Amino acid sequence: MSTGKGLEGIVAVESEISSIIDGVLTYRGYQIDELAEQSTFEEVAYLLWNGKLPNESQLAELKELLDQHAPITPTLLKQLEEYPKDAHPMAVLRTIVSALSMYDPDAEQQTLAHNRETAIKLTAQIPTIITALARLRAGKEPVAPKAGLGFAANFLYMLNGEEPTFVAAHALDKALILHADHELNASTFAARVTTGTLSDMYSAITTAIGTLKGPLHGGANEQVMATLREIGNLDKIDAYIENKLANKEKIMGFGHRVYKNGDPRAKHLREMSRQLAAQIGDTLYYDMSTRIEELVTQKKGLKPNVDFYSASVYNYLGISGDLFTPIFAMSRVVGWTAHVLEQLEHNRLIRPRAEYIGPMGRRYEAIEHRR
Ligand SMILES: CC(=O)SCCNC(=O)CCNC(=O)[C@H](O)C(C)(C)COP(=O)(O)OP(=O)(O)OC[C@H]1O[C@@H](n2cnc3c(N)ncnc32)[C@H](O)[C@@H]1OP(=O)(O)O
Ligand SMILES: O=C([O-])CC(=O)C(=O)O
Repeated sequence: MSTGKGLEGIVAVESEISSIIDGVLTYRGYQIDELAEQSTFEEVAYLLWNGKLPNESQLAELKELLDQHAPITPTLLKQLEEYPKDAHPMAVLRTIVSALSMYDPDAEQQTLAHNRETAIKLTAQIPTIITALARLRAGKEPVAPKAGLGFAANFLYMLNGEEPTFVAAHALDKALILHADHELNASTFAARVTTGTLSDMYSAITTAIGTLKGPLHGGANEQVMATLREIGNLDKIDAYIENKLANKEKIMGFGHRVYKNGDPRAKHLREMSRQLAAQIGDTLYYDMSTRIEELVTQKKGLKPNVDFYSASVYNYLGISGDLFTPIFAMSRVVGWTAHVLEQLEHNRLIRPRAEYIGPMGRRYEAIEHRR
């Protein structure tokens, strides 16, 4: 039996959703660069779910559905109020998404129509959940979603209680496009494994959220911000990075299992970070990030991944560090649900083998003879 450690290089599913070929990322055949520059998150969601870009009426219909499903029930709000205020937002999100299934009388239905509706519902409600929990723990009242604002602007509106500037909403929208799907990353694979047992969509997305949370995956963006804060200023960067590398510690936001010559999403986030820093007139975290990139690339040959510059981008948007990974989930739910739908279309249980390397031939010993 062959064991690709961490399943490196192993092709586990066939997919028509996104591809990484020779370092180029596409969603349904469209290059990420073009989508990031020209599209919107809602268009990308439609594309990932349906395989084609929407026309005007299809887009209008999707936006209306997202608006319709965005409010969360008083029961869920009450649950959010009762969770410990210092719980990690990813733990809260994982728990609430799991709870949502119990309030959906059709949760156990595996029809395509119901699963498609659930995909839209989850996508619509996750921003409302994240912003409600952020406000509640700050002792503020949650702000209800406002129809017609658009997905990214509505998130910032619910978070801050005031409508965002065009620049802020546009920056977040672009970041959401860049995070929406990524071939067979760990959380998507986890969602597909859950779906492969014919479990329901809520279970698959709960699995995915738990998987995204880890610092080797989506949780890295929060850790990047923690690193920037820990270093604190430009003068301390070189010593900090050299020390980490000498101790064989990982620098968060660098490296990738698939991209060895750089993540094509990082350049968009770097530029967004540069622009936001200049507009706000506080370039510290952008300047620190570029110096860290320079050093890590020079000393270790590693390039920034999608999580590295997204940290300073979200920070410039006034978002607190522990909401960065939930924001990743708020975008990636579109990719996860597209993969759940695709898995169900050609489902076969996902069940690889393990090569047993433990002891053999042991005999049972009575408890009084054990040491
Ligand atoms: C959205 C996303 O999930 S993007 C990834 C987000 N995660 C991070 O940014 C966390 C930091 N990065 C990492 O831990 C890794 O690069 C991963 C998890 C992304 C990829 O891991 P793998 O493909 O398993 O690579 P692996 O960990 O084997 O690294 C290969 C070598 O590069 C080193 N390396 C990889 N990433 C880093 C890093 N960020 N900092 C320092 N060294 C690193 C490893 O220590 C290893 O070195 P060695 O050969 O001397 O032992
Ligand atoms: O593909 C991966 O392994 C991780 C990643 O970049 C993502 O999920 O966006």
